[in-house]
Amino acid sequence: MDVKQLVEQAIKARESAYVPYSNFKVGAVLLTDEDEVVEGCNIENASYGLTNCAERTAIFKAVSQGQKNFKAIAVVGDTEGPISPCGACRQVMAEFCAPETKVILANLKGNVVETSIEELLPGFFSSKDLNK
Ligand SMILES: O=c1ccn([C@H]2C[C@H](O)[C@@H](CO)O2)c(=O)[nH]1
Ligand SMILES: [Zn+2]
Repeated sequence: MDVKQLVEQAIKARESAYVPYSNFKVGAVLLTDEDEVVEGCNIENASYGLTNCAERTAIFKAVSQGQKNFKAIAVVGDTEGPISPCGACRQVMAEFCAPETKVILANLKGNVVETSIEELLPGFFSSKDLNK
């Protein structure tokens, strides 16, 4: 897996961001188990709270295409350090990222960190917790 290339693809995906309110573009890409890349960007709304972050756009796109197993997710924004996904995205990532899925967080200055969902959201709520 080429981390640098995934970050570059996320920077490209970022260009599609619809951000008339924050003017803060974010791009994300998923690398599926079949080595397909699925892009996402943040999509804002005049009703601000309906905004969909780049990470969730990419995940929802991939799942709607029948792909829900991922080797990696990369997220990029114009942040001081590597971007830090919001809580909602962390929980959605937890649903679809395996413990070994690489979570790559970056900014436009070349700062990159590789982490995992367990590190981003320790003890996340999961279907394993449901007594059925
Ligand atoms: O990891 C992040 C952090 C923020 N945003 C978006 C939401 C909103 O459109 C803008 C400012 O918060 O950035 C993302 O897409 N991903
Ligand atoms: Zn988010």
